[in-house]
Formats: sequence, structure tokens, C-alpha cells
Amino acid sequence: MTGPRRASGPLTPLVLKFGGSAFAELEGFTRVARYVAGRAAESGRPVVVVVSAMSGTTGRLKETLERLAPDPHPEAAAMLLTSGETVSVALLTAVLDMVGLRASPLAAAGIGLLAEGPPQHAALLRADPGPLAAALAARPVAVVPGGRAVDGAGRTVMLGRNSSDLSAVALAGALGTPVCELFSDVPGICTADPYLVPAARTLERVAYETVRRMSHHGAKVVHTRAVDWAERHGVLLHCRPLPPSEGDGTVVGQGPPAPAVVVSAEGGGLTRITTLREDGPAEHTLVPGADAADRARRAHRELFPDSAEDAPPAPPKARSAYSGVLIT
Ligand SMILES: Nc1ncnc2c1ncn2[C@@H]1O[C@H](COP(=O)(O)OP(=O)(O)O)[C@@H](O)[C@H]1O
Ligand SMILES: N[C@@H](CC(=O)OP(=O)(O)O)C(=O)O
Repeated sequence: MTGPRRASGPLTPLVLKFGGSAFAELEGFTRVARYVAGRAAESGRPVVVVVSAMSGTTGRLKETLERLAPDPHPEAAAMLLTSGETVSVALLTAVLDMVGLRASPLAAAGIGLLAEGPPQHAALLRADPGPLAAALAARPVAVVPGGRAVDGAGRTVMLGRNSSDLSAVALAGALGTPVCELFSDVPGICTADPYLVPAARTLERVAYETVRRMSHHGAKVVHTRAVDWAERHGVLLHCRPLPPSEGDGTVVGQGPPAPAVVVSAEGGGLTRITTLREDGPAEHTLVPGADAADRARRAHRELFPDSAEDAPPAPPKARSAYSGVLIT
């Protein structure tokens, strides 16, 4: 009988992060569980699976809380806004078990992430590999709630909105995993949001700095602090489509800079279109929200004059029908 296949190097765990879009439908949990089972079998490695709340859940919880308490108790807010991830961890662990993979559903104290500051947007200080290594010694898969840490007093804190990427990157760094895989509903990092600009190109490789600039100007691709942490700790990001068969994705590392267009909603019905060239300062235009897709496509054509004609933009993304699982 042959032992586990080694992909390369020592048996560092795989670190796979699935954003809320992976769980837009309940079947998403089954698809992710089967994929994780396949990767575990193929690589023979332990797997850390970082999950976000089903898309729309955290926003819905936030709206509900603000309706009741416009200036909410910080610890209560952190507790509520991290609860969507608890649901994802529990559901995914249950389905993993059904497909025959033994997994540990982790709570904040079992992750090894230490943070300080306001409970709703605490700053990550340190990632300790000990608790996860212990979980992985007991069962081959650990399911981790993204965006959650503990502070010095042992309280559960939130690392800010959209911070599951940061959790995944920090854990990869701590465990010595060279590549952190981030799965989403796009082919990778593109030269613009492909939902708004269908002619956007998927970048094969790109520099941390380009993704940091995109994120800084409002692109919801990879959390800025996740890019910073990845660069500081030498972790490559592999931004991949789900299903993974849809393309090779983008590797973010010490690659070349790339030009891009960023679309970001401002207050008062306005949208900011930002053009980022390989060098030079960002160029901004404020446009009415209704014109945003047209203007973004125009800005993208200026950057890439040989682009194909754009197809009509995709319909806006809906929240998961199950995002009201905690509060309807
Ligand atoms: N340049 C870009 N390339 C790829 N995706 C982008 C870009 N700019 C914005 N996005 C948006 O980022 C989204 C992915 O982030 P997010 O909504 O947080 O997904 P997930 O729930 O999978 O983490 C895409 O669905 C897309 O709309
Ligand atoms: N609870 C987080 C979840 C998160 O990070 O989402 P995603 O990975 O889908 O961007 C939020 O919406 O703030």
C-alpha cells in the first residue's frame, strides 16, 4: 500500500478559504465538502478550511442590530456580527462528516489568532499555530470561522468586515503553508470587477502592491490587511474561481504591477470610478450610481483599447436565500 502522496515539500496543511459567495445556496456546503475531501485525499495533507458567513448574512445582522441600537454595545455587536460564521462552520462540518471526512468545528479560542482594539474591528497582532496544530493532530480537517480572533482578555473579537481573507492568510503564515487559496465567484483578480465590466481580463500573476491599491480604492477582491500580512509573511495568495475547474485563477506575490479600474459606491447615490495605471497616481471620477457600469466599461476600454466588446453586465448579486437563518 502506498502512503499519502506528497504534492511538494513537507506535509504542511492546505489552507483553503471559501467566501460567503460559496454558500449562496445550501448546495454550496455539499460542493465545498466534496472538493475539500478530494483535495485531502489527493494531497494526503491536513486541511484548514476558513469559511465566511453565507453571503448577505453579516449585512443583515448589522442592519437588524442598528435598528434596535444605533450605537450598539461593542462586545454585543462583535458577538452578533461573527455569528454568521458559526452557522457556516457548523453546517460545513456536518456535511464533511456526511461525506466521510472527520473535521473539527473551531470556536475563536481554538484558532490561535490574537487581536487587540475595538471588538468589532480589532487589529490582528499574532497568529499562533499551536491550537490549529493540535486540532489537526486529532482530526485531518479544521473548519475555522473567518474574521474572528480573541483579545488579551480572552473575549471573542471581530477583525472587521470582510476579514476572512486575513484569517486565512495569517493561519497559512503561522503554519508555514506557502500558498493560501482564496475561492470566490470570479475567475481570479481581474482588471475590473467582471460583474460590471465583462471584458475585464483575469490576471495570471500580479504584485501584492497592485491588489493592495485595488482594495484600498474600494475593490472588494482581497482585504487590504490580508494583502499586507501575506507580503510581510511571504505567503502567496492564489485567488481561484469556484468551481475550481473554471480557470487557473491569479497568483498574488512579487509579480508585475497591472493597470485596473476600480468601482466603489460612495454616499448620496454616487459611485467613484478609479483608474490605476502601472505607475502614476490614481485617477478618480465621481458619477451617478446608475451610470457606474457604463463609465467603468469606458474607463476599462481606455486602459485596454484592444478589449473585446463588452457583453451586458451580469445582474446584481443576490444575498443567499438562507442569510436570514439567524434573524429573518
Ligand atoms: N478587480 C476585481 N477582480 C475580481 N473581483 C472583483 C474585482 N473588483 C471587485 N470584485 C468583486 O469582488 C467580489 C469577490 O469578493 P466577495 O464579494 O467578498 O466574495 P466572497 O464572498 O467570495 O469572499 C467579486 O464577486 C467581484 O464582484
Ligand atoms: N462576516 C464577513 C464575512 C467575510 O469576510 O465575507 P467574504 O469572505 O464573503 O468577503 C463580512 O461580511 O463582513
